[in-house]
Amino acid sequence: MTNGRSMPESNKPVAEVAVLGGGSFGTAMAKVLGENGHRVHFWMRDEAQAQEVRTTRINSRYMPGIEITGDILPTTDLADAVSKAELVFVAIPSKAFRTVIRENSEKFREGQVVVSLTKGIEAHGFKLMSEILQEEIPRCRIGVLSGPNLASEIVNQDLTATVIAAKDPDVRHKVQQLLGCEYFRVYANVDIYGVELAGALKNIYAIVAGLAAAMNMGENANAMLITRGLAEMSRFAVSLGANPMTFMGLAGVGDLIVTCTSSKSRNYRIGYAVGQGQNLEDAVAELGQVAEGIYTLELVKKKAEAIGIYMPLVRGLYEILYGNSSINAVIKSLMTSVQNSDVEFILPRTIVE
Ligand SMILES: NC(=O)c1ccc[n+]([C@@H]2O[C@H](COP(=O)([O-])OP(=O)(O)OC[C@H]3O[C@@H](n4cnc5c(N)ncnc54)[C@H](O)[C@@H]3O)[C@@H](O)[C@H]2O)c1
Ligand SMILES: O=P(O)(O)OC[C@H](O)CO
Repeated sequence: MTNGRSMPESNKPVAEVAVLGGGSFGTAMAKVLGENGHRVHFWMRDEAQAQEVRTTRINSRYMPGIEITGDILPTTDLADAVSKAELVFVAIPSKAFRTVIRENSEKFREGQVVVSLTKGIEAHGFKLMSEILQEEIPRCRIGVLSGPNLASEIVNQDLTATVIAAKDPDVRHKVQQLLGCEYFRVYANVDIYGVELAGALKNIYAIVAGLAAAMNMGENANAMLITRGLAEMSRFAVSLGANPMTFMGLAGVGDLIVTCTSSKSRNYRIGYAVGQGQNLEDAVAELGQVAEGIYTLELVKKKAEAIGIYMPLVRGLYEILYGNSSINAVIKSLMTSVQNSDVEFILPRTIVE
């Protein structure tokens, strides 16, 4: 069911696009593109699922009850989908991202636009998805889409904004044109690394926020966690070359707010389950969908230690999920640690000390 908002103007260019990945977000983006009048080659690995979408227009495993209208062509033939598409959107979890792209790398054309929708980090070498695309299909023009984009709201046509980050202005304009409609706005940024890193990092703080909610820590605590999460993730990203201002935008604070305040976020739900006493393994099994934050947490903790960046929330969550620390012991340690300066990731230390 949708809220009945009308389709966009009929004079929009109709393009052939591909969406790779038949999960929640692939389905949401395929739906937006289909409603915008584009032909969507919708690739998923499971033939039974493709057949279901073909015949019923519903992806019941990931988006039950949501009809995907328009010119949607579900397929399990990735080569065919990519060869027909002017632009390819990739919504495959980070753990499988490189394998799928590498196995099909020769199918992508010179100059073809490929946009990652994935919010994760590859374990080996701490690579972001745009870096994987750059390595595997360097002849393509690459972009990253990230922002406060809960798939379960987008499929209901709830008002949403996102960010397309790309160096090539033509890529940014194309994506804005293809996806933009009455309920979906696409803002542009050139800071690919910052936009992408923000999308991956916020998942960690969504787990923290879910945990805090389960423990009834209160609204002040929630605001503190979100704001200090923003400081921490910005400090880390800036040390790796991202623009701090990116974190003030939709892909930064925007996505952080939505995932840290909504039980529709899978990462938040994992934190909530752990906060209620469930063990991590059971919580993940029960979720049945990807929660990238649990993998990102391990990678970021290791990286932060290697480059000497202070990330107390990352360290505390890691100790809860993967160490033997109790939640209360970690909270006590965080609350009694050295009291720091605010917005230190933007203001030089000398101004605030
Ligand atoms: N769901 C959202 O609200 C949302 C919003 C923005 C970004 N994202 C990001 O999009 C990415 C995908 O998430 P999702 O929500 O669609 O996940 P999901 O758990 O809903 O679905 C994952 C999909 O990936 C497929 N998949 C898993 N391993 C695969 C493999 N080896 N080869 C091919 N396909 C494989 C699964 O079959 C499934 O279709 C994640 O990085 C997520 O952070 C999700
Ligand atoms: O459900 P989550 O926690 O993966 O979050 C989904 C999106 O990233 C929100 O922007």
